[in-house]
Amino acid sequence: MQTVLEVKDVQKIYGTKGESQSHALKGVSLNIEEGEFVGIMGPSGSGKTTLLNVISTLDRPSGGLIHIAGTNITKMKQNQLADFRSQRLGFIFQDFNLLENLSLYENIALPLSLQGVSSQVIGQKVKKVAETVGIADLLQKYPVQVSGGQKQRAAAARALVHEPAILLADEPTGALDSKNAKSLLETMSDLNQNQNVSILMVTHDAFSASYCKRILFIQDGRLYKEIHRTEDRQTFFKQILDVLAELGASHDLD
Ligand SMILES: Nc1ncnc2c1ncn2[C@@H]1O[C@H](COP(=O)(O)OP(=O)(O)OP(=O)(O)O)[C@@H](O)[C@H]1O
Repeated sequence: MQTVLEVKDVQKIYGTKGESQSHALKGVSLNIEEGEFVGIMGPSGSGKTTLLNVISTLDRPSGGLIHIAGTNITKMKQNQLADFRSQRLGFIFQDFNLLENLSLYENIALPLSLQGVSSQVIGQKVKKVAETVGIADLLQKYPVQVSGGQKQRAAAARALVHEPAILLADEPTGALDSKNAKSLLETMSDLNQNQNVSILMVTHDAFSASYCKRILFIQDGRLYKEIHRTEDRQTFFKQILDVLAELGASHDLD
């Protein structure tokens, strides 16, 4: 099995010397193997977003190493990072980030259009991924014409159309009602199990996290604990709540 993500002793310090500094990551190490579905949880301010930002190449760590699909991203120049991001990573955000003036088809096609892929191949790939996430009949619609759940499916399709090494999701169900949230999580779970898509998802929500196979809890910039799903999802959900209670944080998770 290939390691898709290797994070080694990653540090992040915001601010420069002399100013008030914030040590957001204090030496985080983790590995994600191909085909894993991993959640990151932790109290507000524990460093989840910072960790996701340095993994997703949107921000640089102050120290440590990050390899994605064997490539050391911490050594890359800014223009190389932009190419790497668009070719090897897929993103799903809480607020969908679809372009309103493009149809769902055009939104999903974007990562391939930017890579100069032929329109015929784009057509085949967009159709296939749209079928996988259940929006094949909505491709000519614009974001404003579809529901939140359908928008997030389109965002998921856009994140997957170029077959990224890893799908990075930041609170993907945050703006969805419970029915659409469940349905999206089932789709993500299905993509993971049946298409071997590797997923890293940051969430504050124990229900969403219960769809993962493994959860890493961070507290105060450090890895606090890791739990694996060995039984059914309901049992895992209870285990997650137990760790959150243990963290003393279940009440102040935002
Ligand atoms: N741009 C920044 N400049 C300075 N400090 C920052 C910056 N971004 C985050 N921090 C600090 O780094 C720490 C970790 O923040 P981060 O946003 O990663 O936490 P989080 O776990 O994602 O929190 P939340 O669940 O509230 O989104 C916090 O103490 C925060 O105040």
